[in-house]
Amino acid sequence: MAKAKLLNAIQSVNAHGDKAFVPYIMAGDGGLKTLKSKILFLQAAGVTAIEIGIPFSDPVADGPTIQKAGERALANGTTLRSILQELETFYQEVSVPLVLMTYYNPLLNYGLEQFAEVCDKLGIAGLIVPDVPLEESELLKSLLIKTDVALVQLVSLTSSPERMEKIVAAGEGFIYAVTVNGITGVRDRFDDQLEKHLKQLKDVSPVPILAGFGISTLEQVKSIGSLADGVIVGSAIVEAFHRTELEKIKELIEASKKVLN
Ligand SMILES: O=P(O)(O)OC[C@@H](O)[C@@H](O)c1c[nH]c2ccccc12
Repeated sequence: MAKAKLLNAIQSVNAHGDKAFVPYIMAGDGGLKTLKSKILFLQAAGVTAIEIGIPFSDPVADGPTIQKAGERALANGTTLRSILQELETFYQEVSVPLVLMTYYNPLLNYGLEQFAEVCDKLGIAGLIVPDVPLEESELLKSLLIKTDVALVQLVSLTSSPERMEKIVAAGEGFIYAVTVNGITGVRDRFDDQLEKHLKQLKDVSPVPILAGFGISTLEQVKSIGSLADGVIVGSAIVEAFHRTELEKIKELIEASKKVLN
């Protein structure tokens, strides 16, 4: 079945009573040559899928940590084209589903049609484009329709119940439940409404709900993970890779897998 790669990976983790753990990395941070080693490292650590950020000069949803990582990646010349070329050299060694996260502009520059083709060829499992709202996603969707690339939709804390239902009905792979109002980055507290919000989402969504934004500690992985089908951790992972704290990443993933089952 088309669009099943990402969904199956998450559902099979959930079927074992576990939750999905999806790290985010910024492609090109530390040099594009590190992309392969980071992906294989995370794959070996047992993550469910990997979200790969494409650096962009105007990243409206990115907090300071991800922004800086994007600036470092752009400074060493990383482009969507060079990332896809790099992925082409090793994608056959990757078994964990890869999800590309990019703003719309780099896609337009690259060419939407060609992008969809290349993603399909490289076995990309999903695509997140945070500045393309549901209403604008038809074109992308139509280009991805014959591929196994799922177009992941985001739901915000402020989405009305009606909007939530519309978004989940269009959801492919998983629903990205944004857990805070604002930008990415480590937080020490979450909205009191989050629990109710995630419950509502889970009730109406035919695909799994992964919660992301602000999650960095094991306690947060545990508490928010228990309310969703899995978590996405960005800034904490990006920062640890930047500092080459690989043990720390491995420990967080291993400990997360334990607390999430
Ligand atoms: O960094 P955090 O707070 O852990 O959040 C994940 C996030 O970084 C990653 O999923 C992401 C980075 N940039 C985005 C833009 C939109 C949606 C999601 C993202």
